[in-house]
Formats: sequence, C-alpha cells, structure tokens
Amino acid sequence: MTETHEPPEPPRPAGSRSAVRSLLRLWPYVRPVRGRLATAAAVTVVASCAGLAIPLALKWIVDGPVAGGDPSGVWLGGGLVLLLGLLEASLFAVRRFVTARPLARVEADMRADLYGHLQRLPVAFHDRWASGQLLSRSTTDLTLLRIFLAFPLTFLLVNGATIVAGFVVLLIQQWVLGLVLLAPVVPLVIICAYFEERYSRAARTAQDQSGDLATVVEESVLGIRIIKGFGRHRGQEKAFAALAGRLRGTELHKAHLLGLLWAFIMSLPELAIGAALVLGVLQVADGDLSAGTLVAFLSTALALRWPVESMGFLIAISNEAATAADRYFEVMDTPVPPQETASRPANPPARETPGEAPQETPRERSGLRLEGVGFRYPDAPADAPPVLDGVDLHVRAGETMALVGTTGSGKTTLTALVPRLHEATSGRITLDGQDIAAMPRERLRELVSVAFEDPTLFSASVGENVLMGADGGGEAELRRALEVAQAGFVDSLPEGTRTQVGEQGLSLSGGQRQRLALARAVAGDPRFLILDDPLSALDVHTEALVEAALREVLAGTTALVVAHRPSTVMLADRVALLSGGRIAAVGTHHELLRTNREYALLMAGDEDRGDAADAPYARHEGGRR
Ligand SMILES: Nc1ncnc2c1ncn2[C@@H]1O[C@H](COP(=O)(O)OP(=O)(O)OP(=O)(O)O)[C@@H](O)[C@H]1O
Repeated sequence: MTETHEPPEPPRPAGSRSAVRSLLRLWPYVRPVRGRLATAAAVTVVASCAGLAIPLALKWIVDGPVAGGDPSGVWLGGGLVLLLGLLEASLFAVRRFVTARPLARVEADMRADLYGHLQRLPVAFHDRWASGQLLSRSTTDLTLLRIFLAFPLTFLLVNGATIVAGFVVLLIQQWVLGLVLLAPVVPLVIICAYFEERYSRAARTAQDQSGDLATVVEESVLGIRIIKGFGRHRGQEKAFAALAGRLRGTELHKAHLLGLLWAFIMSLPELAIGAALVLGVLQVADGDLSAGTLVAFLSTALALRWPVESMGFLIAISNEAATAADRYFEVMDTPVPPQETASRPANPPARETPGEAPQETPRERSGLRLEGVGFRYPDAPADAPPVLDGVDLHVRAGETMALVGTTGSGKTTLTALVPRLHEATSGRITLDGQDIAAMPRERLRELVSVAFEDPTLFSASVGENVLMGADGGGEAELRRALEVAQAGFVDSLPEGTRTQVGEQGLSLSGGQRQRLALARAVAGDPRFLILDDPLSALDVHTEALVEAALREVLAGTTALVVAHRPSTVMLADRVALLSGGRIAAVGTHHELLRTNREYALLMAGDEDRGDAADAPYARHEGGRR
C-alpha cells in the first residue's frame, strides 16, 4: 500500500461523442414504456399550454373588463386565470404519477442486465476493471439515467416546443417586439454548443473519478485490518483526500461552466425583454399599441422565461446522462466469450451437445488430462513469457495429484484453467476424455468443484454458503461436507448452520472460513476436485483431522491439489512439479524427494538456497516438518 494510492485505470473512451447518439442507445429499454412517456409528454404540453394561456386571459381582462370598468368581468377573468393555474399544477402532478413506476422499472431492468452481464464476463475482465467503477456504473449512473428519462427528456421536448409556440404567439401579437426577443437566439445557440462539448468532458471525468473514489472506499473497507495493522490510516486518508480533491476540482469546473452558461441564458433574454419593454412603452405612448397587447406580450415573454432558463440545466443533466449511458454501454458492449453461452467447437468434436446427458463409457473414465496447455494473461506485457507453456499432465481417474512449484510459477493459474475461469490459449484439457472447451458450462460446473486459497464467503447463512457447491443438496449433504472439512464449529455459532456470515465471512476466523470453503468444494460429491492450498490457514491439529476426512473424499475423486507444505502433499498419490511454465517432474513424494533437487528444496522451504542441494532430504520423508 502506498501513500499515493491510485486505483487501476478503467478503460476510458477517446475522442468526442454525440450525446444524442449515446442517449438513443437507451431506446430498447425505453421502448416498453414509450406509451407512458408519450402520455407524460402530452400531459406536460397541455399543462404548458394552460400556462401560456394565462397571459392571453390577462390581456382580455386588461383590454376588456378593466378598460370598460366591468367588475363582474374582472371576477370572471380572475376565476379563469385561477382555473388555468390549477389545471397546470394538477397536470404536472399527473405527469409525475404516470412516469414514476415505469421508469423505476427501466432502471431496475438496466441494472439487472448489467449485473447479469457482469456475471457472464470472464475473470480476465474483472481482473482489469476496478470494482468501484463497476459499482458506480450500476448505481449512480443508472440513477442519473432514470432522472434523465423522468425529467429532462420530457422537458427538453416540451420546453423546446413551448419556446417555439411562445415565439409564434409573440410574433403574432407584435412581430417587431417579437423579433427583438428573438435576437439572442443565435448567440445562445453558439454558446450552448461551446458549453456542451466542455461540459461533456467534465461530466465524464467527474463520473470516472467518483468511480475511482468508490474503489478506494471499497478497498479501504475490505482491507481495514491491513490498514489498521500497518498503521496506514493516515496514508489512506491522504490518498482518499487527494482523489476527493480531484473530484471536487472537476465538480467545481462543472459548476463554473454551468454558472457561465446560466449567466448567458438568463441575462441575454432579460436584456431582450428590457429592450422590448422600452420599445413597447414607446409604442403605447405613440398610440401604436394597446396597453392590453403590451401586457399580454410581456406576460407571454415572462412565461417563456422558465422554459428558456431551464435549458441550461436540462442540457447539463442530459450531458451527464449521455456520459452515464456511455459508461453503462462500455460494460454492456464488452463481448461475453461465446463459451459462456454455448460450447465452442473443439478438436476432436464434442461428444455431447448442450442439454444432452454425457455419453460415457468406463473406458472414458480417464481422469483429468492437460495436453500441451499454454496460457498467457491478456494484459501481460507483450515480451513477457507465457505463464504456462506446453503443460502436459495426466491425473488418473480417482487419483489425487499434488501440484507444487515456486511462488509465481503458475499453480493457481493452472488450476483456474480446469473450471475455465480463464481459457487456455493453446492445447486442450479433457475430463474423462471430454474436451472442456466443448462442454456446456453447466456440465463443467457439475463435474468440477473448486476451493481457492482465498476462501470467499457470501452474505448468506453458513448452510447456503456450503450448499452452493451442491445444487439441491439437503441437510445430509450439508452435514457430510461440514464433517469432511472438520467444520463442527458451526454448531456453536448462534444459529448453527443458519447463522449469517458477513461480507466475505468477516465474522469468522481465517481457518473457519477456509473450512467452510472446503466444505463447499466437497459438497455435491464432485467427480473432479481442484483445491488451491486448501489447508494453509489451519492449525496442525485441525489440519490432521481435515486431512484424514479429506482422504476419504479424495479416494473417490480425481483431484488436483495445489500444495505448499509436505503435509498437504502427503494427501496426494503423486506429485507434479511445475517449473518454467511446464511440468518438470511427476512422481510420488518420496521419489521426487530422492530424484529431484528442485522439489527437495521446495519441500525444505528453502527454494532460494542454491547450496542446499545436498541437504539431507531423508528428514522430509515423514512428510511433516
Ligand atoms: N490476473 C493476472 N494478470 C496478469 N498476470 C497475472 C495475473 N494473475 C497472476 N499473474 C501472474 O502469473 C504468474 C503466476 O501466478 P500464479 O498466481 O498462478 O502463481 P502461483 O504459482 O499460484 O503462486 P503462489 O504459490 O504464490 O500462489 C505470476 O507471475 C503472476 O504475476
């Protein structure tokens, strides 16, 4: 952890883009509610017309009953104005009612689609993207889009139409004064175009920065023990303050731009209204214009103030919504590998098609086989050697193979290829003779179960966490899995197996979490078991108990177990040594201790000491330190 903590950069778009084009991409989601939105727009138009009719009623009152000294006419006119006002207000309320529910649905649908897509995207995508960026896209950005659809979208159209209709009314009333009011339109259009481009850029930066901030907060919350343990809270605070300061700067820049736009949008029309007022008064004085027409003209012009002034923040929100749409579709446009939805053709051709029961003969129970398997991480530097290069390994059916190698030799990477968390870049992997590349995902998940070094648990009950590994498994399955993992401690939890474990199982110890993760892996009796150093957090006594129970499970399973310690290696029938991206040696623990210097050094926990070649390997024969 460094003082100037920088979250990984998410992919950011280059160049400019059209806000309209970005927003048009929302159409598939908006289409089902288009009727409601159109109704809301129509209601808003009627409400705006009611508002625009008020000045006309005023003109009638001034030129008619007021000029003619008719009090009952004034009362009638007053009543009419009141009615128009009430109609306008109630129609705006109806608009809200019509749109609220369907737009909440649109937001929920978009969020569900994003979540579903994230689940299908490969692990490599999640390795590359900061979690805060994904979090902010699925929360703040979608809320922004709902707000846009509920308010600015309708009002941009309605206010635009109101402005056009208002100017037509103004020109009909008094075309010279109307032209005076129209004069600011050209400079305002130029200013808006200038503003739009700059505001879009600032909005994008601000939304990305708030995603970065979310990443830092999330990492700080998850890593709170490390931060406290290393006394790094001041450093984290500084890093957070730096990022928050940058976001604040961007928000201020946005506010500055918006303030400038508003200043123009408000002052230019005001100047035009002032000029029209002076001109109108002179015309009334000359007798060229009736006082009623001037009142109506000015009332109409004033009624247009809100639609004109609102354009500033409507454009601003629309820009932010366009940015939110871009950010949303950047994730949604990331293609899901075809294998996530269907099997890909393999050589030899797949022996089963999705949905079919696997065709299997005893001859095909050939275990787990890796043939010429190579792998390179997609974001690895071009000149870096592949992590795995021509791995050949055969784990016989029912056999337990330990996988050992120095730190960073690629053990975890290799184990991740079997459940296809990553796709091998070359070679092939077969399970009982079936190429996993041609196997439907569901089938692969049924066959292979995994437990990783980092035992992630979900915010759910202990039972639910364990039975994730056994679709439809019941109490008996749960008990058996807990027993194998020596996880009897669950019975002393407040609600036994129904106890909720917190985010990442934080309320449990590392060893307890590891045992639950192991129970999850063995529940459901998988035919193939992949365990990545499953006993590393256990004390010697518990480890021995888990090993004894695990041995029974492993007896009927084909297993690949990443091992760092001789005690874990002792669970295995044979051991494979991964070195230089390949399998350098395969044999029993004792054979390799005798014949392979690198293996012997590894088991001695002394891999870096070159002069230890002649160390008395025999002392490890017992398998335990
Ligand atoms: N997501 C990733 N992107 C790029 N490179 C990665 C990624 N994950 C791991 N690597 C690199 O791949 C190599 C193998 O890593 P891996 O985690 O498989 O090693 P390992 O043998 O399991 O190590 P350990 O014993 O410490 O767990 C390392 O050099 C590592 O830096």
